[in-house]
Amino acid sequence: MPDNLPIIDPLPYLPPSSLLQHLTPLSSSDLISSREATAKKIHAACRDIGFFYLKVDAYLTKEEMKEVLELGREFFHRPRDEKESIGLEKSDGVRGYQKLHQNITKGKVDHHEGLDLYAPSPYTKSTQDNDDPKLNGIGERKFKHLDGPNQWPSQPESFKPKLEQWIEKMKVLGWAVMHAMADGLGMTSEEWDELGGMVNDSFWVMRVIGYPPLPNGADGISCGEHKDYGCLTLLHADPIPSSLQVLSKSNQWINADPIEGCIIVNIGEMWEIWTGGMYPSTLHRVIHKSPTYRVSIPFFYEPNFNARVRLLGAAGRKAKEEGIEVEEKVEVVYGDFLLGKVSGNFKY
Ligand SMILES: N=C(N)NCCCC[C@H](N)C(=O)O
Ligand SMILES: O=C(O)CCC(=O)C(=O)O
Ligand SMILES: [Fe+2]
Repeated sequence: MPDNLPIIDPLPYLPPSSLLQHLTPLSSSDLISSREATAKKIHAACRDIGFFYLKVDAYLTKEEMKEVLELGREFFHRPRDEKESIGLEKSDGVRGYQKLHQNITKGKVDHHEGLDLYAPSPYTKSTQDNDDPKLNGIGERKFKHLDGPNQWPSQPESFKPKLEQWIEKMKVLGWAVMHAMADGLGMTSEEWDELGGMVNDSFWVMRVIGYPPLPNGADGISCGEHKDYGCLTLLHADPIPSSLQVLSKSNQWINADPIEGCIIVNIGEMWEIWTGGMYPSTLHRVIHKSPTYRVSIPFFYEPNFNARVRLLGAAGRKAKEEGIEVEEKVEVVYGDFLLGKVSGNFKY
């Protein structure tokens, strides 16, 4: 029931120069009122569901949305040896290709293959890509988790430039949604500066995931139920119904089927801490049974690696205003939290 999830239009928060068509700039009072409408809707969505559709058709062309999924599909259809030549162990154990059944969620094996790319190392700020995996030799990995180079597929050739472009666009969207959320919480401009300062050097992650259909009749799981780790997940996926499922407040799995011209957004555990639970990070899973190969590209817009995350004053005020009880959780440093998660995600 995708119509259970609201559709949010981020337009008033996007830089006008990033839009596909030159729109007549809004007068400042129209801009304020359209921002208010977006911010209000986003607050309700985060409080009530933690999942929503983000309308992106004024920002991304149909062609580019189609193209990135096709490039993912082409990559997964490359020969096994070629894919495994950029396996995780050739870099830092978390960047690169994961073969089918290498991913684990809550101790159970998932049914997908994937390719993970991250912001440059938070330790060395290296921007070097591992274009020649042979340089790294074979066997023991040489880098500690997250400190290695990204491993981009060399085929299809346009994979890297097109997906790099996608990353840049997702970063702009992520920032716009964060800004709208700050307004939705009623932040002062100083408070937004402070929150913005925790995400302005996002330690982003992009996964390209390939889901073969689950074996016929099996009641397996393609990706086990989990919460995402950081701020915002911006998910673009093949329009296959009832694959991605979201646990509603009334404990029912509802389908989050893709809608044309939209991507799906959900919030991660850092928002749960920032808001003392007012914005809970929603459990979701993938059960992909239909006979086609499904590609999805989640982009995780995350805090800066060193961000210290704890209850935000504005969230406390908003919760009080709405009679919602919040629970102040212990402060976490995002990078430490992430390391704890990624080290348990794969079978090597
Ligand atoms: N960066 C994020 N959110 N990745 C989520 C990946 C899927 C769940 C993961 N295997 C787990 O066990 O958490
Ligand atoms: O493939 C999907 O639709 C969702 C994947 C997901 O939840 C994740 O990678 O965190
Ligand atoms: Fe997820």
